[in-house]
Amino acid sequence: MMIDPISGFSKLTKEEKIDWLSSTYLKDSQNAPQILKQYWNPDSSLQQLHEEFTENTLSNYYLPFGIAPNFMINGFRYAIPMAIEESSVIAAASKAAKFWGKRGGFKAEVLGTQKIGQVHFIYSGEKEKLVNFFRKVKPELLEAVEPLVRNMKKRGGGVTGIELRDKNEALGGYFQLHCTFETKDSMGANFINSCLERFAESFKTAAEKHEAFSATEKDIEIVMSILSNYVPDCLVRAEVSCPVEDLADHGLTGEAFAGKFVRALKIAETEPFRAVTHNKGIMNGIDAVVLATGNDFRAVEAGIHAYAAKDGKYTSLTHADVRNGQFRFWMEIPLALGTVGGLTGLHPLSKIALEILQKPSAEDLMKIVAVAGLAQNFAAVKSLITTGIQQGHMKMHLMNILNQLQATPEEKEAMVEHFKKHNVSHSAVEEALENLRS
Ligand SMILES: CC(C)(COP(=O)([O-])OP(=O)([O-])OC[C@H]1O[C@@H](n2cnc3c(N)ncnc32)[C@H](O)[C@@H]1OP(=O)([O-])[O-])[C@@H](O)C(=O)NCCC(=O)NCCSC(=O)C[C@@](C)(O)CC(=O)[O-]
Ligand SMILES: NC(=O)C1=CN([C@@H]2O[C@H](COP(=O)(O)OP(=O)(O)OC[C@H]3O[C@@H](n4cnc5c(N)ncnc54)[C@H](O)[C@@H]3O)[C@@H](O)[C@H]2O)C=CC1
Repeated sequence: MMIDPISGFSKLTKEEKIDWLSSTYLKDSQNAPQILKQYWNPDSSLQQLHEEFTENTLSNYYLPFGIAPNFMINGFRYAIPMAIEESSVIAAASKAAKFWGKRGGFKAEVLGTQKIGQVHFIYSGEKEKLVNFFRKVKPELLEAVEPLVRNMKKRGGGVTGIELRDKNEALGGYFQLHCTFETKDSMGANFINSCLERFAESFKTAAEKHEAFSATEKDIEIVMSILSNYVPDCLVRAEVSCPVEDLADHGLTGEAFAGKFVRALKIAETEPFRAVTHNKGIMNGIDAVVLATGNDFRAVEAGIHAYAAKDGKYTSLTHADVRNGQFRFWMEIPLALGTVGGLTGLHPLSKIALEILQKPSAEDLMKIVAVAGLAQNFAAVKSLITTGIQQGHMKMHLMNILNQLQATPEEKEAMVEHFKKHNVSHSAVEEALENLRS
């Protein structure tokens, strides 16, 4: 069947959009409109708030909002809110928090908070002249953004640098204004982009009037002005350490556990196939807190994975070693986060999440998020090198399988009891449920 394009879809009401969708794509799912509407919040102003976060909204998409308690970070005990759909992530974070809470807790430190944005432009002419022009125009650029940065300056932030960068080798005529920013408690994307567009406009206008330029040189072409989500100097470090003997577990001596753990990390450091999964486990913790606090997880994901490949090969974000009988496990990651701006103060659950975290500054949140990632990785690797991942993960996943198989509350109770003594797998649950039902 050929589907005709629709014009003016954005102008339809929510009900009209659902009707169009139902008659175009959901003809066979008669209860689809009702399912979409079932998720509308009965409080119409709250529903409207959610609809206005984005465009063409039809419904709300729930994710579980959970909590991982007992996180001792730099001497303060946090309960960390997490928004995530995957079973065993919150349990794993909680377990790691409990484990390290008894061994001195997590230490976290912000190593830098520099954000980056670039004006990408094409200049065809003598480089020397461009360099001289840039030197002359730089104070004018800073002057041009003054109204935009005034308040940020009062908070101790603003533009911290503008550099002219020659990228000719990569692309003929390509240069950049490489700009750095301090955005304090905001992630800063909108602030940075506004500043960059103002820089671009002033730069182009000034070039048109610059007498030393020829007609071609005056015609600078601004290609785009945009922040970078790669922020290698907006960096946070999280670490745990303890005497090796304190790691004894699952019948392993502390030394044997540490040896296996360090080796598993070395594999993730050298083998990209393993590193991607290893880092996915870290992102289980990071994304969950980033989402719960209303931050931009796409930005965080893009930046962290770029950092994992910064030396030309994708590698593990975490590292571990044993020195003088002391086990150390640590991670350094770039994180551009906000505790003001974006959705952070708009989504009622993000606001609660930030309250649970004691209204952190952006730097505090960087530390908390990094610790959540490190804890998650510890739990996953600990499982991998001892019981295997499936035992714990499938124990938590049991409810999902039972729900898929439409188990009744009584059947669920019986199955939970049964699987206390048996390993969970999809087929094992199917079989046990069939036996129970027959
Ligand atoms: C799953 C556990 C924690 C079970 O671990 P366990 O030892 O069976 O748990 P337990 O029942 O003995 O409880 C110990 C503690 O764990 C937590 N805990 C335990 N159960 C719950 C629960 N229902 N709800 C909330 N918290 C729970 C909780 O802190 C609890 O203490 P308590 O609250 O009793 O004082 C463990 O096996 C584990 O950490 N596994 C790792 C799971 C994991 O990493 N999941 C991520 C999904 S897999 C993946 O995507 C990534 C991966 C693995 O591929 C990455 C990689 O390869 O590196
Ligand atoms: N590539 C990317 O990552 C892009 C992301 N975005 C989106 O931009 C949003 C984040 O941009 P922001 O500029 O952070 O948010 P925002 O536009 O809501 O602005 C935050 C503003 O809060 C004010 N503020 C109040 N108190 C402050 C304090 N203590 N510290 C700092 N600022 C304070 C400042 O005026 C600041 O500019 C996110 O929603 C993100 O998804 C937008 C464009 C591109």
